[in-house]
Amino acid sequence: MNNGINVNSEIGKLKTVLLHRPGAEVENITPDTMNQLLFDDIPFLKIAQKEHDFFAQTLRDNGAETLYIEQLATEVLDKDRAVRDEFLTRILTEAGYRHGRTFDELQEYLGSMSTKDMVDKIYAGVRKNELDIKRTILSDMAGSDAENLFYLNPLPNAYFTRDPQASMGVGMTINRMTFPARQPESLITEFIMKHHPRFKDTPIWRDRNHTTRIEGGDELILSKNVVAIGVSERTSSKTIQQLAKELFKNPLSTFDTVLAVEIPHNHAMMHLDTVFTMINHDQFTVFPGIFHGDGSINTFILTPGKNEEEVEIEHLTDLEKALKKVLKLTELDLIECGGGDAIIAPREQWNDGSNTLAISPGEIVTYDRNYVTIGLLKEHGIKVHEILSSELARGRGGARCMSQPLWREDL
Ligand SMILES: NC(=O)NCCC[C@H](N)C(=O)O
Repeated sequence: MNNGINVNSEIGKLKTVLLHRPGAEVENITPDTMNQLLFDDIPFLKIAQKEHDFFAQTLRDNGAETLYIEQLATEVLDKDRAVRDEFLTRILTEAGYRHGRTFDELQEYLGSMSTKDMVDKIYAGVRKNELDIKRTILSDMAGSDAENLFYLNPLPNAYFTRDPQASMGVGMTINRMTFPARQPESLITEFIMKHHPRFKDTPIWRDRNHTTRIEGGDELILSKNVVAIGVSERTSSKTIQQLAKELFKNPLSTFDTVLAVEIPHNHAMMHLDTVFTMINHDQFTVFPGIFHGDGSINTFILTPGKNEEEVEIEHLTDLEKALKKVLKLTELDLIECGGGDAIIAPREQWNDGSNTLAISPGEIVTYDRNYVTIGLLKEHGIKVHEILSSELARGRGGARCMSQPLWREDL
């Protein structure tokens, strides 16, 4: 069996991880499009790449194989012309083009490139001034508004490889992303999972052909049988119920419990992993801003129902209690971002102080800038590898967001 996925926890030793090195797409963010592209500022690409290379090197130095999604995409598209043509058609169709002059010219433009250049260009976006398309029919154009400077919009969030898909046990979810700015990213995943020999036999728990949404930053693998999923700006409760049913009934899945955690719906906390990450068997980072004034938070424990179409749901309002229950723990160490300080905690959370990537139990990678949280983590016995963060952080994601584990050693 050729299954490149084995992720039965958030903390097992990281052996293989999927990354994307930020590229020309970052230089296609403008002040006018920043919001719609889900950025709060414009990163300096050269430095962002250096920081990203440092991150990748840190992972390799600690025993992880790093795979680049753009490389895997190039491999699958290069091998089979029909797959490459189908991919290009899907990209253009999903961007809103129907057959006609613009479609044909874009197909011709991208189709004439080497596969690597085509993949890079799809990430980078196609600027209108790159090719001279005479528009004879107005409806030929996607988003025919003259203000859009692109025929194909850039994908600057692609370096957050956590989100378009999520490894879960021996399988994966390929995600229907919330915002158009990120939707093509999971189409790339779909082609890799379908055509790369490395993933030939990987079960897909849920594909992207849905109207309800989910993103990988909300999907946390707490153990071989428990996943936590954020009910967030990006993941709906409906998706969580549907996915739980799939996981409970599929014989290849080992999951029998889903813990849904309702978090505030806003950009700074867009995913569960921006406010909560697992760093050891019984230790977690948490941003206190997710709790209501009385310390409560809505959590729901989903377990198999009487038949495949039903799930049992238990509502708890105490995160600690819910975690202890699903993980069968008696003690828990919830380490607050910024020590819970009213000024430091939101400052550090904004730059992903709660977003850590565990590379083995009690050993994490995280942005260097959140020094108050880092100090606390060390006091709690965590080994911390600090990575550079001036430019990468401008996209509002940290070490966990920038990595999709494909293989972790079992605990
Ligand atoms: N898992 C994560 O929290 N990823 C960060 C994604 C940031 C990106 N700018 C976004 O808004 O989707």
